Amino acid sequence: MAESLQQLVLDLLESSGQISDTRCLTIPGQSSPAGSHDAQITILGALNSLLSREMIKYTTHETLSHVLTPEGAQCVLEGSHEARVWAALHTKGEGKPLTAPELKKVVGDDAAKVGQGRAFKSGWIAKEGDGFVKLVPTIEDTTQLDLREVDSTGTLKAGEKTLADLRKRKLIIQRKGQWFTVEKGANFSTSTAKPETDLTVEMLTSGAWKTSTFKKYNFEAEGIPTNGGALHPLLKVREEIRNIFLEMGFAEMPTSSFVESGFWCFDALFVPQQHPAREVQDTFYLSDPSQSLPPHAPYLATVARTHEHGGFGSTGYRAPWSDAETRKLLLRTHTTASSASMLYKLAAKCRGEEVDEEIDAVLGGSAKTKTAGNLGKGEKTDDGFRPAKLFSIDRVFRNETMDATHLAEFHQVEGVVADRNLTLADLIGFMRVFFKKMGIENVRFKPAYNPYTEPSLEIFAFHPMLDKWVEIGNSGMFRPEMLEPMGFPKDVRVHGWGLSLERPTMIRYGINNIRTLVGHKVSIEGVENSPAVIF
Ligand SMILES: N[C@@H](Cc1ccccc1)C(=O)O
Repeated sequence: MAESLQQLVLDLLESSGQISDTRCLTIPGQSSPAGSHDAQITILGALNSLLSREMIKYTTHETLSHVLTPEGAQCVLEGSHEARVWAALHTKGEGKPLTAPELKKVVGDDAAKVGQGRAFKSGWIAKEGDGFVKLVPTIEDTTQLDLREVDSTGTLKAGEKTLADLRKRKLIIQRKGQWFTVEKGANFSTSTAKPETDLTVEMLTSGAWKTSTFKKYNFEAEGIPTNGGALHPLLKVREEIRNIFLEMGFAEMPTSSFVESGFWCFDALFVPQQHPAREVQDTFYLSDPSQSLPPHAPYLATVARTHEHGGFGSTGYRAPWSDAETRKLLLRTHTTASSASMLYKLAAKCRGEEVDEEIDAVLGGSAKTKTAGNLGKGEKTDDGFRPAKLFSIDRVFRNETMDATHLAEFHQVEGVVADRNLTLADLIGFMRVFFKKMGIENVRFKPAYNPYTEPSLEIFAFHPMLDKWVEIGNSGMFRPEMLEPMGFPKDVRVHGWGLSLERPTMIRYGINNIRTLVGHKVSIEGVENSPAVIF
């Protein structure tokens, strides 16, 4: 019913442009007469609902109208008091006159009291003996007619005098009323279907968008208050780790270049050209451009010779060398590619060769840093070698199938320390200090294999929530086959390690699914609700 009234209002607006007086509206399916107080209340409900959708605008007009009292309503149903008195009597000469108490018994106290006088005045009845008789065969009950008119229209055509009389008789009372003029609103349409607020995928696929009405944008709306900007969890943990490195006297390596050559990512690290990690299933190669410029020729030649035939105490891989392989462009699979090129520049600088300004600042800065123990004291030795402690935290790319713990791109935290007299114990000791600063106290080391480090150690931490040892990093002492072709003196040792930035971040924030960190929250059965811990 409410809908059909709204529809009626919209249709009228569509055909006549406006509704000048809602008292003219007949409400479909409702018994209240048009123009009555009840009808206007019902109309107001419909108008407000259309107004909230800005489909219409309306103006309210105040009126004074009349409604029946219960007594007035009784008169409408049963006739006025005077009519009831007249009806109760016998016609003169046709029956026994009724005495006043008898009349009271038939029509009731009130009706008898009020009705008697009025019926007399109208000449409908007369006294006979000590009783009353009818004088006329028919009457017109004007009081009842007037009350009916008031009931349906709220007023009387007859005018104020009669209204005042009915008021005095307490058959009607005055009531404030309202009526409305209605115009089209900003979102006017003849459809009462609720306007859509969003265009959804479902609407696009089903074609429903063609017939839907859309809510207009309200550019004046204040909008939902936002929480303001916040740092991404990865950025926060990255900053924390960065500070650990800086307070331990490390300098940050520039690692902005995501694209590296096969040379720096693998060859310089003594990773054999036939190593499975270099295959397309694991590494993203570039197609355009696909080739890097050749690396520094004498260094390239030394690296190629070491791979093929050995040297520096090594037998080499005894496998054919391909220049094309070395020049392939790829997305770096580890930041150890950047470490290798920095170490090469460190060796070059130590030999007195020019290196570019930015690199020089990093290496110089690192050399001046004083730290505990025998790590990177920064003193330049006779052969020009300067110790260095370098770190980077940046993005790497691997051709991985994504799942709850793997992404095709993630961040690596990587550090290298170059100095004389470094031993495996220094590496282990350093790791303990480093991880302790990250809040991980219980660490263990397990022998492992990397083509570029010997010995190599995987780092494990005890995870109290999982109640087991989990791998948190990989490390080792870089091989002479990698360092000596760069030109480092024979007794210089470099150790390095790497871990992912995502793992400590997931632990810190109780995130089970790595994809939560980088995109839409993906819910995977059995993963979302598993314990919030994966190293
Ligand atoms: N590059 C290794 C980490 C590493 C860095 C330096 C030395 C040893 C290991 C990795 O990606 O896991």
